[in-house]
Amino acid sequence: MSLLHIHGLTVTFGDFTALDHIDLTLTEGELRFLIGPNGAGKTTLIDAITGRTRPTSGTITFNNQTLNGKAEHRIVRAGIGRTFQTSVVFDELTVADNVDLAASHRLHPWQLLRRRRTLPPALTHILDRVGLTAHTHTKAATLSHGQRQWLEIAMLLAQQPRLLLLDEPVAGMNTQERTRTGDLLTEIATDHTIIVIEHDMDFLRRYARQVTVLHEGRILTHGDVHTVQNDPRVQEVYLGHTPQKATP
Ligand SMILES: Nc1ncnc2c1ncn2[C@@H]1O[C@H](COP(=O)(O)OP(=O)(O)OP(=O)(O)O)[C@@H](O)[C@H]1O
Repeated sequence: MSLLHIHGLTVTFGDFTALDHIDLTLTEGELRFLIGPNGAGKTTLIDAITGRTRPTSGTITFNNQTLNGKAEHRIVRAGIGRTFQTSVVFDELTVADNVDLAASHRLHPWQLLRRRRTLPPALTHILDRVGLTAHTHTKAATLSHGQRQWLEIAMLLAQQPRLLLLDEPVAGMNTQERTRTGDLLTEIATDHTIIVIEHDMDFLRRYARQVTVLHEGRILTHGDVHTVQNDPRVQEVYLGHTPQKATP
């Protein structure tokens, strides 16, 4: 079943066309990687889906609702959550408080007034899922880079999204953290739909299933990792030339 359907999406900034008639359909449970060289339009696409940037034309439909013109917070409520390239974690709060705060937009005001002494089971489960249970009462400021990224994912999950949009989740991570993140995304995709923007090709080869390639605001190609990697147009966009076949 299609969860997200984008048709003819165009975004212009003045005379500049950042997205040019994008068509994209995502089915429930997909783990889709979105790649493309700098300036291809990846962030603009995520911004348009989440209501941060207004489309110039085209339609975005999520779970049979049209998102065009909806405010960002209403799109979050509709079930779409995103991470940003810059952190949204509150350093002075504990891991538990950050997750609790992220979940609070779904709470009734009287629930907020009665501040909770212990995390509700759903949030404890989320911390367990991202591997931060041992750090429940740790101040976010003291977390490692990887743990901080996982906290951001936990904060997203606390908002109960059906679709997660992750912007370069393994940027700056070491090998171990990348592996942990890849496994985590694979596990989260068992009951969520995910779009990941990622530049890291090793990570892509290991964890991507379907890949969409953007270039100069258009979809260059789409397919499984092997097909996309061997597409000469993709190699040209990334390398600036089509690699020559080795002579026998
Ligand atoms: N608010 C804006 N005003 C004018 N131009 C913009 C604006 N936002 C993005 N652009 C331009 O749109 C193009 C696409 O930008 P975008 O950030 O979506 O690319 P990207 O694929 O995410 O690149 P990167 O990998 O470098 O983050 C770029 O040329 C960028 O300069």
